[in-house]
Amino acid sequence: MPRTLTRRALPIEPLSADSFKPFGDVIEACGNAMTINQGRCHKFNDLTHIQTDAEGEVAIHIYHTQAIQKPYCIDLLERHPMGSQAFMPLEKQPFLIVVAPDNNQEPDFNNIRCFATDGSQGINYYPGTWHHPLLSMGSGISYLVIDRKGPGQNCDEVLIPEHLSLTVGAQL
Ligand SMILES: NC(=O)N[C@@H](O)C(=O)O
Ligand code: NI
Repeated sequence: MPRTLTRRALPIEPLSADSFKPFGDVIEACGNAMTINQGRCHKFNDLTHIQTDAEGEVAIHIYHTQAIQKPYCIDLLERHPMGSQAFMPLEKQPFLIVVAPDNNQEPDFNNIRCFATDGSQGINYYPGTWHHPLLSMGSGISYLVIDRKGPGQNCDEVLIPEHLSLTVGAQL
């Protein structure tokens, strides 16, 4: 009789700058703003840093994504060792962010975390942060994406061992 796999549901935490600090920056219009343009604009200044290695350049894209079907199976994680990767929603729709600390050059499978945002926040992964590719909810989301382009292998993918694989979003 084949053993049925029971995937653990990842608990979902609200995204905050403090909670996400080990993995990257949260991009959001909060806190003190500078008033510019003769008072017509509030500038939320210098929210994160786009990082790339010496061979790379910064690239800007727009992604149109489809929503995931919940509960979504989390079977792999990836990282970009040569540069940061930022996602800023172009509309206020919820999405999930799944990350993990590093454990000897692979994800720490026992400490995978899931954060949720209503779409008023974006994120910028530090170079090398283990993360799952975009997990859009709502009716699908377009994002402004800022990351690194250039030579070399800048995407390491690792499959999560089956017995540690997870789901997200069932409780939402
Ligand atoms: N492949 C790509 O540009 N996106 C992924 O890296 C991701 O993190 O969603
Ligand atoms: Ni990525």
